[in-house]
Amino acid sequence: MPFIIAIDGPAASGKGTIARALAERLGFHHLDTGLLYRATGAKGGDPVAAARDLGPADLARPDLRSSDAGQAASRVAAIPEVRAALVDFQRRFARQEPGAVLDGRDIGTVICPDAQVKLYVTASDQVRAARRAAELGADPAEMLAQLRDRDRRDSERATAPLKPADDAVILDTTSLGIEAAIAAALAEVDRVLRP
Ligand SMILES: Nc1ncnc2c1ncn2[C@@H]1O[C@H](COP(=O)(O)OP(=O)(O)O)[C@@H](O)[C@H]1O
Ligand SMILES: Nc1ccn([C@@H]2O[C@H](COP(=O)(O)OP(=O)(O)O)[C@@H](O)[C@H]2O)c(=O)n1
Repeated sequence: MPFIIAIDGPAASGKGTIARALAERLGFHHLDTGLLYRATGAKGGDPVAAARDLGPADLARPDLRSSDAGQAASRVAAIPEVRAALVDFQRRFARQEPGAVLDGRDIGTVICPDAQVKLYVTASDQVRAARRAAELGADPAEMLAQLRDRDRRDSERATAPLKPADDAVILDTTSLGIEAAIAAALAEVDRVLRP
């Protein structure tokens, strides 16, 4: 049976950084599920049709990491039919041997509730905004407002809201550097693999 690592958490908490590192070190496949919602929002037109028709070219767009793409993603992500259109792809991806790491908002709660490892990665609002502002060359105060807006929309939506799974391990990276955060995540994987 493939090994599944589910990583969820609010915007810019370090999910992707940890997910990529775990996948690389364990030889697992990695899916940044936020990209599916970003590509759906960026495609324009009817969001449900956009989600159903997503192809490799949509996911390779160079503008998907922008703040605007993030805001558009969180709007289309609140539409239940959009989420439903993306479920099968994510679950198929998760079942690949020898294992997969998926990061997003609802991986441990909805997409892969049976994942062997569930991490909920978080950090203070200010630290997350500062990191994302540095990454995008944006103003930290504006970024803080945008992230809060998006986290609120993601947490308050009726379908698959952002929240830790009951059995998730909370990993707060507010005062952890990248290597320390990766080490903490690897320690949790080890704990499960070698009890
Ligand atoms: N523990 C950390 N300490 C400092 N910077 C970090 C840490 N984790 C991630 N970052 C940086 O913060 C930004 C957001 O991280 P990312 O992994 O993209 O978050 P997410 O996938 O949750 O949106 C990136 O620029 C990344 O390099
Ligand atoms: N599994 C997921 C992943 C992302 N999303 C949505 O997609 C948006 C962008 O996700 P992302 O993971 O790329 O965002 P960041 O945390 O990288 O800023 C989020 O704000 C959510 O609205 C979701 O609803 N479910």
